Amino acid sequence: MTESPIRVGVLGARGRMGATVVKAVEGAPGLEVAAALDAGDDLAGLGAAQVVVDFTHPDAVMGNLRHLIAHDVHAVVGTTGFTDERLAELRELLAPKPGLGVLIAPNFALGAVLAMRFAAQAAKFYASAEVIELHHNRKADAPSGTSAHTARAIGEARAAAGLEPGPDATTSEVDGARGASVGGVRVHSVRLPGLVAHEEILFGGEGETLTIRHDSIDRSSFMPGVLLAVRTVVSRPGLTVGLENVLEL
Ligand SMILES: NC(=O)C1=CN([C@@H]2O[C@H](COP(=O)(O)OP(=O)(O)OC[C@H]3O[C@@H](n4cnc5c(N)ncnc54)[C@H](O)[C@@H]3O)[C@@H](O)[C@H]2O)C=CC1
Ligand SMILES: O=C(O)C1=N[C@H](C(=O)O)C[C@H](O)C1
Repeated sequence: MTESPIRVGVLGARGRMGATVVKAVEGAPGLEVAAALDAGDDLAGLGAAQVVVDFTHPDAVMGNLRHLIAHDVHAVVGTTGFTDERLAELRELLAPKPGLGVLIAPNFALGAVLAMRFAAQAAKFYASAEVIELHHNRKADAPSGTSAHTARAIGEARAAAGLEPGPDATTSEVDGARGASVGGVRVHSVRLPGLVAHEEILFGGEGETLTIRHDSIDRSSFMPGVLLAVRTVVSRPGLTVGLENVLEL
């Protein structure tokens, strides 16, 4: 007997990512588009969607997730802007829903996930680490979700290794020149038309540097990860943060 396709709803369907997701789901075996909604549409229009993919806006995503969890719909979330408080609220909402899954990934591109993993591995070996993220100029949030996730992982690895803050002789600074501190790691954000999504993780130590760089040059780079997440979330209850937890790395 053939299994029925997973019914997928897309929120943010007219956006850069949402529109790409709709096409990817349409072309994916075992999945079908159940609804494609954007700002202003009633969430009731999600109908019988079993999994909803959210690529909307940091200001909208929590409202969407509250609705989805209340209606027992699994969620795959690419939208950025997640804080510890937001994640704690989601864990609380999911606690009485043992069969329901929410999978949030700051980046669905395989290379970006690998770059984050390599950076976490390298972190304990270098005195200093900084992150540069480069994106198109229509991005709402800075720093990017990916760079924040990367910086936190580096910060945790440095703390576990007992590393002090990296040496830095700066005593005079124009506001922002040294970037934002995320998890104790400096993150620098560049916004330029022509870019898609890029990240450089730089390490410095005695007489050497190491640079790990990832480039998404097209939004198709995110689609294998999104489709994997959709197929996975239906049988992965609770909150998962990061595609690294799903990939066998
Ligand atoms: N996790 C990942 O791999 C990736 C994450 N992103 C993130 O995804 C989000 C969206 O990025 P883009 O597609 O570039 O933005 P976009 O601005 O092109 O698209 C967002 C869409 O969401 C719609 N929207 C806003 N509020 C809504 C609501 N309440 N309900 C339904 N739709 C709503 C907007 O009208 C717009 O069409 C951002 O947070 C971005 O950082 C982007 C690329 C990859
Ligand atoms: O807004 C984007 O474009 C992207 N957002 C995500 C982020 O903030 O990390 C993922 C990717 O970098 C593209």
